[in-house]
Amino acid sequence: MSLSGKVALVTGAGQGIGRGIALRLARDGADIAIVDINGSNMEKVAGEVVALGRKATIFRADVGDRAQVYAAVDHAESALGGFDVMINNAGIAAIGPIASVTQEEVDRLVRINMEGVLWGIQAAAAKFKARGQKGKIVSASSVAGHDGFAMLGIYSATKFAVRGLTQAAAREYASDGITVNAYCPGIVGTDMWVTIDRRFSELTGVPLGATYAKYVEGIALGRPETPDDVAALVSFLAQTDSDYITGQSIITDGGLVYR
Ligand SMILES: NC(=O)C1=CN([C@@H]2O[C@H](COP(=O)(O)OP(=O)(O)OC[C@H]3O[C@@H](n4cnc5c(N)ncnc54)[C@H](O)[C@@H]3O)[C@@H](O)[C@H]2O)C=CC1
Ligand SMILES: CC(=O)C(C)=O
Repeated sequence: MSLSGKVALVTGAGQGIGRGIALRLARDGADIAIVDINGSNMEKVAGEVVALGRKATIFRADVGDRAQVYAAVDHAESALGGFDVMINNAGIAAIGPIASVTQEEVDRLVRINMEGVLWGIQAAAAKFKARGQKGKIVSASSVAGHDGFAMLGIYSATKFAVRGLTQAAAREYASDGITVNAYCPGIVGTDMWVTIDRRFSELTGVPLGATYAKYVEGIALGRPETPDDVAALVSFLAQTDSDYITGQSIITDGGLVYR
């Protein structure tokens, strides 16, 4: 329970990896602010956090909107009485060849995957400094942020950008006692992969399920990743055992990409 008495905010916490992180940090003792653009699942996740004996609050926000991210951080502090950990998890994918990428698609991906992390880092660090305390910031990159994936080119570029922001922010905030790191999952069986698999099938004609199966075959440990696998790394990066680690984007993928 080494997050006892801490407050953590998780973006994109209504489902998938974000939900897994919210529940893991609650099991580790933290009270949780659940933030998502989609209101439909947040109450359910809040109920799961409360069932684990922790406090929960929900806040609807678009991470691509700077003012909304600042408002989410303020809400977490006032509803839960503190602010210690920021998890910039929310993200979206777009699938297709570089040749047909549109301006609108690029703008949407950059706004959510890159700016969403930027505003999260900025708002959390400002809050830690205003409170005169240390803090932990952990953001979602991907193995596609270490290795450019075909048909996921712009998505990969935004995940490389998360690594760059993580390194720069780690250097800028180190003297404030704030660590900034990222987690890089591999092939996690969430709705994001249902969408990726379906779009590959539509674009290339391969049967539904074939793309997911092909990627899972490449995992040395022989199974797809779960949100709990990702949450175990995020929990470590949110706790004091990782105090001497900053600016890193750590791969957790069962042995798919080696860096
Ligand atoms: N599923 C996978 O295999 C991998 C996922 N990731 C990253 O992990 C993170 C979570 O992914 P999943 O849980 O798989 O995705 P998901 O699609 O299952 O869930 C994403 C959540 O983020 C929320 N969200 C989307 N746009 C938002 C916005 N503008 N503001 C606030 N919330 C927003 C959605 O409503 C949803 O609840 C993403 O950043 C993704 O890029 C990284 C590597 C692999
Ligand atoms: C969605 C994603 O980041 C990968 C690599 O599957």
